[in-house]
Amino acid sequence: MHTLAMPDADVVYVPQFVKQTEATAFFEQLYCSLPWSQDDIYLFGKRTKIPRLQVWYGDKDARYIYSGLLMQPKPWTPLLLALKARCESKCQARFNSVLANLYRDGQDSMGMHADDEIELGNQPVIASITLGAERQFIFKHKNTKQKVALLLKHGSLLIMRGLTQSYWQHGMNKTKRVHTPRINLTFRYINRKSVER
Ligand SMILES: O=C(O)CCC(=O)C(=O)O
Ligand SMILES: [Fe+2]
Repeated sequence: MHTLAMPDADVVYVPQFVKQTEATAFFEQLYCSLPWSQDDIYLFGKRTKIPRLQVWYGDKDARYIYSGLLMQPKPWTPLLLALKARCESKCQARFNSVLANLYRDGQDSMGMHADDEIELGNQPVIASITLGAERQFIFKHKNTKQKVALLLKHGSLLIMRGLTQSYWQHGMNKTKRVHTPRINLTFRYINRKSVER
């Protein structure tokens, strides 16, 4: 477990959060059984498909607006609940939802963004598990434009907290080198009060 040397941030990387054999079993279960869908997103007033598949799980009241999409959480599965509990104990924080992302291959990606929506509150703790293909994760400082790259391994956990979302964006570029799928589970805590404004 190590803390990344990034100013204005608190980012911790745990390479072996889930044992490899277990991680492979989890990958297969989630890949086969989650109802993955390629949602639409509104970008500059234009409707396009997101470049990956997603599905959103959580407590009933953990509704969430994501890039103009109202995300209605599906009820927890036993595996996602178990992984949530592990993340909660590692982070000493509570989560009430998880965004599952499926990058089918290197052509799927995630644009640079910060998870700084109001409903995530101030200084959110975000716990992000990687299963499957290794992909390069990029951080970019909003002011200095400093870049930090990190290879996210099968079974790893990335924790972003403190000021990270205020000062840094993160994302994942396309790559010609990856031909196998990666699943990412991003556990968050949605504040219901702020959603019901
Ligand atoms: O796939 C990842 O590792 C990052 C996902 C992410 O940043 C998000 O869902 O907000
Ligand atoms: Fe994110």
